[in-house]
Order: sequence, then C-alpha cells, then structure tokens
Amino acid sequence: MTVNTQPATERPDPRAFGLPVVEQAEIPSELRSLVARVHDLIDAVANTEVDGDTLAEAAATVEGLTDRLNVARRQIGTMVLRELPGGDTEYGTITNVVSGDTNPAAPPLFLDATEEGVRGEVTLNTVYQGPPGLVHGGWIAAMLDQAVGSASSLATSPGLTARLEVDYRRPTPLFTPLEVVARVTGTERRKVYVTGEIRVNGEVTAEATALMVRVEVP
Ligand SMILES: CCCCCCCCCCCC(=O)SCCNC(=O)CCNC(=O)[C@H](O)C(C)(C)COP(=O)(O)OP(=O)(O)OC[C@H]1O[C@@H](n2cnc3c(N)ncnc32)[C@H](O)[C@@H]1OP(=O)(O)O
Repeated sequence: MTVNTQPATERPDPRAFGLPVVEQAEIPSELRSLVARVHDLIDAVANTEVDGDTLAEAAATVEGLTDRLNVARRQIGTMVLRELPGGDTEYGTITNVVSGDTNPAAPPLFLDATEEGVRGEVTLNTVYQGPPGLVHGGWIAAMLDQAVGSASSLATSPGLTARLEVDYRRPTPLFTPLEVVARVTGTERRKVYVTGEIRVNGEVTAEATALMVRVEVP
C-alpha cells in the first residue's frame, strides 16, 4: 500500500460531465449575505417562543421570499471551484450540506489543505443538536465524511465514500470551536484509506477511518 500515488492532473473537470462550475470568487456578496441571514434564521425558528401572530406573519413573509427566489434555480449538481491556500484548487457541490457555499443549512465547514491533509474549524449552533448541548452523531459523521472525502480528493482524485467507521470518544459540544482534520494513510488501486478526527481544545471527541473509492474517469 502506498501514499499519494495519484497525480492531481487526473482530477476530472465537472464540465465534462455536464455540470456547471461557479468560481468561488464569483458568488455574489449579496448571496453570501442572504445565506448567512437564513443560516441564523433557521436557528431562530428552531428556538423561538414568540406569539402566534408574529409566527404567522413570519411564515407568510418567508413563503413570499421562497416564491421569489425559486423563480431562478441552479442546475442540480452545480459545482464550485475553490482556490485553497497554497495554490491548490478543489471542486465541490455548491449546495453540499456540510461545506456548500450557498447552503444555509451547512454549518459551514470549510477545509483547507495542509501538509498532512486537510483541516478546518467550525462552531455549531442548536440546529445541529442531538443530546442536550451536544452535536448530533450523524452530523459528526457527516463532517468526518466531508473531511476524509476532501483529503482523499486533494491527495489523489475525487471519489465516493465506500466505508466510514466513526468512534465517538467524548461528547462533542455545541457553541465551541471544533477542529476537523483528515489525512490519507494509503492507496491501493482506486482505494484510498483515510483517517479523520474532530478535536475540542486539542482533545479528540470523534475519530473516523474511511475507504474512498476514486471515480473512474473515462
Ligand atoms: C468533484 C469532487 C468533489 C471533491 C470533494 C469531495 C468531498 C465529498 C465528501 C462526501 C463524500 C460522500 O458523502 S459520498 C456519498 C456516499 N457514498 C456513496 O453514495 C457511494 C455508494 N457506493 C458506490 O457508488 C460504489 O459502491 C463505489 C463507487 C464506492 C464503488 O463501486 P465501484 O466503482 O463499482 O468499485 P468496486 O469495484 O465495487 O470497488 C473498488 C474496490 O473497492 C473495494 N470496495 C468497495 N466498496 C467497499 C466497501 N464498502 N468495503 C471494503 N471495500 C470496498 C472493492 O472490493 C474493490 O477493491 P479491489 O478489487 O480494488 O481490491
């Protein structure tokens, strides 16, 4: 088993598969602002105890906004091209539920390339709550899935998660900076072996081992 044997030049261009590509810098600041406002709105809705009249008014306002925004929708599978610190680039789906630039439901967790693999920081609100005050285990797995996928993609070429095993070592708290890391440990033909961790103040709360299978490029 070897590490990092796949040259970056094999990365497929999503346009070859009919998927539109948006450069990250082209995303309008107004859209970024809207995504951030709606991210906060989801948290507000999940926690509000205001009176019924206010709730009814808010529902009507949001329904009207939804109709206005749905007039022009992106193609499903639209990709975003990100320039990473250090000069590397990465494609990701623009609505990715963990990292998508335009997804208000995403935490969002943005991962940068490091010498070892990838690393990102994120702080989660109650929208991601499982047990009281703690991050839902499924979201922990989702963030680790994203991290191992990104590490594999950057070190080799894009792939799909074939297997993901998560060990939950300690409760992962809300409203606390989380460090998410992942790195490739080996490759074998199209198989890429990856590990990932979530840390709180340096202490590991969850760790994953994963097998990614690289997508075959015709
Ligand atoms: C644009 C960029 C974005 C870049 C950004 C990327 C970030 C994305 C992060 C999110 C990632 C996801 O959520 S992905 C979504 C969740 N995952 C999925 O939906 C995947 C569903 N599964 C599949 O589509 C398929 O099973 C595949 C693609 C994984 C593999 O199918 P395949 O291509 O036909 O390959 P196959 O011949 O079966 O397997 C190849 C090798 O892997 C082994 N193998 C396959 N599955 C397993 C397994 N579960 N456990 C052990 N080993 C396995 C086989 O034995 C074989 O080994 P050998 O004979 O070579 O020894």
